[in-house]
Amino acid sequence: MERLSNENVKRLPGDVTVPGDRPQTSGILHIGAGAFHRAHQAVYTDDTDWGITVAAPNSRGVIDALAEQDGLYSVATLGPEGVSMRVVGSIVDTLHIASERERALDLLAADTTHVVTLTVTEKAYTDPGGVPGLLAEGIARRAARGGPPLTVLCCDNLPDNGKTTRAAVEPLFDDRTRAWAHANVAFPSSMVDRIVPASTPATYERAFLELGVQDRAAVEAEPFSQWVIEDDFAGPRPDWDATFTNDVAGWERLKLRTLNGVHSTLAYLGALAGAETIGDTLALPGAEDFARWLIAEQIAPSFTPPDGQDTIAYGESVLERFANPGIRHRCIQIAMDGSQKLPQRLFATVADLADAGVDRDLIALPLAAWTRFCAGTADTDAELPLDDPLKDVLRQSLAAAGSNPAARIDAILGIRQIVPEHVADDHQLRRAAAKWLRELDRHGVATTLEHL
Ligand SMILES: NC(=O)c1ccc[n+]([C@@H]2O[C@H](COP(=O)([O-])OP(=O)(O)OC[C@H]3O[C@@H](n4cnc5c(N)ncnc54)[C@H](O)[C@@H]3O)[C@@H](O)[C@H]2O)c1
Ligand SMILES: O=P(O)(O)OC[C@@H](O)[C@@H](O)[C@H](O)[C@H](O)CO
Repeated sequence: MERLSNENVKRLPGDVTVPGDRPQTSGILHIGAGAFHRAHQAVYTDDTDWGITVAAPNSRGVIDALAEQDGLYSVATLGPEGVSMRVVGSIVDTLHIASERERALDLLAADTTHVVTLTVTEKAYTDPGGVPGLLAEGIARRAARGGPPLTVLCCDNLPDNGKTTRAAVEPLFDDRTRAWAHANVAFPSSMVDRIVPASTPATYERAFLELGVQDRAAVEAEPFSQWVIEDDFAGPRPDWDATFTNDVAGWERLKLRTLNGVHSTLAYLGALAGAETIGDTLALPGAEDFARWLIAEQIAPSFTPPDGQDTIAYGESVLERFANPGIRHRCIQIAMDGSQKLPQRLFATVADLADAGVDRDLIALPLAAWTRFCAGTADTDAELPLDDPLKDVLRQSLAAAGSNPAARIDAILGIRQIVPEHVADDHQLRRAAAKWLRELDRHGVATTLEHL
């Protein structure tokens, strides 16, 4: 079957948006060839004259598909009014880090590379032997050559993600590189937002129907897209149609606590209840009211939003986006790596509520749901996968706690790699979470939500 290519892109159906003149070189090296990059940063870059080399740390699937399609792929935007298709042309080269490490290091050191963007998931920043080690070695090579300044831009869902990236990389520098990097490498923070579910066979089938040729790197996404970037670039800055600001932290907090906090909450509740997607979970009786209540009573009072933003109104728009029938974002996908996500999505909110003297009863429900999820059995008795770098610690802690709800909550709160001490010592949270866990054990998620 014919594949999307430079040769056939100009012959696609007239309602498909196609790239104009494509860049010849890449000033951007992107690490993490996942779905999100293709539907977010690569789309913003497609509207500029910059090009991207996209690097896959391990799995070759996406970059091989891109290479076979001259770097071209499609984004299906799925809105309430239907589908619109765009072919993106900003990816001009691909790289497989596991088998081409020298090339990756040379690119990090190259005069032509000005910006490195990252979407490697939250856990990647805790592994010095992985992406942080690669960045440190590449920057050392750049420093030794006396190369031009470099900007490393994290696009993962982490708080202070620029500082987090710097903190993962800097300790790996030798003294000479550290001094050079201090003057020549910037790590701006950014808040990234667009719901991009993992591609499925239906994604590729839709791409074929809409394009008339096969696209094995197709992605699908919601219409909404946002990118707020700290305006701290060491060298040239692509003219992305993003918001450049000096204060990203407020935007990150608003998004991580509201959108991502409610996303994770619905993912654990939905997975336990046997709902496949976030949309299906929201449709459970009582679920949308609970989400709205959580935003108003717990998330909004935990922080001050950026100027001009209202957390409750923002939360309403998030719930509308979650209900988009075109987007089938699976609970199990969002539920993965909870140990890496809940500190910024849930525990930071809990800590600020306690400091402000606000009751933590409602926010204890997602903690109870995660605790029950980690044990691996849904309300229907179906097995639930626990895909988490701390899976063994979570499972062993729960097994040692036995069946008592209070002991299980204490076991989870006692894992210091995940839960900060002051949250673990929050007796009101512990009592409320144990009460919710008892409810979930006895009645399941559906009944618990219905009778809130
Ligand atoms: N999908 C979304 O809706 C969305 C929205 C905003 C932000 N994000 C951010 O983007 C990240 C990736 O999302 P995605 O949808 O592209 O996921 P994905 O599963 O399609 O891709 C994940 C990417 O991360 C890489 N990766 C995974 N573990 C790694 C590790 N330990 N070291 C190095 N690389 C690793 C994989 O190689 C892959 O390229 C998320 O974790 C999140 O931080 C995603
Ligand atoms: O991508 P993750 O795994 O960090 O989190 C799952 C979702 O909460 C997330 O991808 C949202 O869809 C996204 O943050 C919306 O911008």
